[in-house]
Amino acid sequence: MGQFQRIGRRTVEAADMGGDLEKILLTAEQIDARLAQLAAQIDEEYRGRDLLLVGVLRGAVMTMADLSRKIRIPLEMDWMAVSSYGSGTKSSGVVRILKDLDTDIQGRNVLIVEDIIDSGLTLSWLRSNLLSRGPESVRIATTLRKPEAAKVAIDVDYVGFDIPNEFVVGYGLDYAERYRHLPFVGTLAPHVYGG
Ligand SMILES: O=P(O)(O)OC[C@H]1O[C@H](OP(=O)(O)OP(=O)(O)O)[C@H](O)[C@@H]1O
Ligand SMILES: Nc1nc2[nH]cnc2c(=O)[nH]1
Ligand SMILES: [Mg+2]
Repeated sequence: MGQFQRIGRRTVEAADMGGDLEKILLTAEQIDARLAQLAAQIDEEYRGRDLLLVGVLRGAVMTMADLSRKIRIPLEMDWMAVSSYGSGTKSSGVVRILKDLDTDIQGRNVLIVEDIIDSGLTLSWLRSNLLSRGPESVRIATTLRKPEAAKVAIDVDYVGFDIPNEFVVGYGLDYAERYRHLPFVGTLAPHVYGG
């Protein structure tokens, strides 16, 4: 059983990671409630149409699992793995496909599912890559969006939360592959990254 721990003004069940965190930006309950709203919107807007969710490994695993379980209309799922961050906290700017889709998306309504849009590099690259395959439509759903993303001209149709320009972990997001399993989103204490 995790311990309850006070971080900033919030009390969370922080398991053993509590000491690594500086503050909690979003609790599991806040994320859950917001994803339910997005799912209802997706139900409404895709009703009667084909829907293929494309999760972007590995960060989007939590968002995909939680968002998809709240969507009531029929859907299919596929996954792509791309990486632009390596083990650091800055985008390298180079997007690599580590795993491609198994599905032919020609004529399909694709909804890309992401955990975060930060510089927007990953998604602007991915969106044009998928558009070149002849889908009926490509839209984007993300749990988090940072202010930098506004500089890249990509329309994001479903946004959970606009968050400040800080490096966050949890809910799928890692620092050197750790913290992805935290059910909430928080920032790291300086001692963790040597700050
Ligand atoms: O908007 P951007 O600045 O491009 O950043 C967003 C992307 O960065 C992270 O993935 P990452 O490449 O670190 O791989 P991961 O999903 O496996 O953690 C995150 O999951 C997004 O996919
Ligand atoms: N963990 C993590 N990965 C990211 N990838 C792009 N932005 C972020 C961020 O703030 N945190
Ligand atoms: Mg990712």
